[in-house]
Amino acid sequence: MKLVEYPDAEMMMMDLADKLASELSSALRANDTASLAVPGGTTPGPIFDSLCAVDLDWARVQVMLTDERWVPETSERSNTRLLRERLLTDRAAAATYLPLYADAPTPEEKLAELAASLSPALPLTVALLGMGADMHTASIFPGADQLDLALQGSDRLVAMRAPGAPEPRITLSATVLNAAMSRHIVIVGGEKRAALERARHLSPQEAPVAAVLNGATVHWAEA
Ligand SMILES: O=C(O)[C@H](O)[C@@H](O)[C@H](O)[C@H](O)COP(=O)(O)O
Repeated sequence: MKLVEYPDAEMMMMDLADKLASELSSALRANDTASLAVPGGTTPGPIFDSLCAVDLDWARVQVMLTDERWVPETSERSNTRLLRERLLTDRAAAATYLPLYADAPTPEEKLAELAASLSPALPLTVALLGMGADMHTASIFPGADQLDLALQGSDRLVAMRAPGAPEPRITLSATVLNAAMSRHIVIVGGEKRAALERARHLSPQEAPVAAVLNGATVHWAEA
């Protein structure tokens, strides 16, 4: 794992948007398409605000979430909603969005269909991940009901219920995340930095983020 420390979060978000854009752009020079998976939650909004305006052949880029909360787009908790408002706009509105949510009461009902729809985007070109203070990443939570499947299984997508998640989740598996050509983790603040340091010495069962650290670049700023 490589750790990059930034003087402040604003600078980090802008640098990271540049970095993601340049990785996508290099991939598009060599291939017809490129894919980008991004987290939801409260951290990545400013990255999306910069990235969406970048001059890139977005029509050849597939965008997806690393994980989604099983709620419709009308919900404040929908990560898709965040993406539509802040990433799939401006120049990036031309990208193809591959959703991880479909209208059904539970994720299990749509799991196979959603997993199949990801084929054109895999393996991922770039995966950006967040991390919670409980050391979860994507929706791979400590104590989740399908933790082993998400950490070690060969399935692309896993439906999850976890004590730390207020609604059912759907998440890319560690296998899919680790197959990405490039992997970045973005964290802000002292609490998450301390959690990251703890995770480096714990098993993925205790600290799921540990499953994706090898070969990743972690980007950190205090605030
Ligand atoms: O849907 C989600 O919640 C995310 O995809 C999740 O994995 C997120 O990255 C972490 O929970 C960190 O969340 P914050 O950035 O809000 O701290």
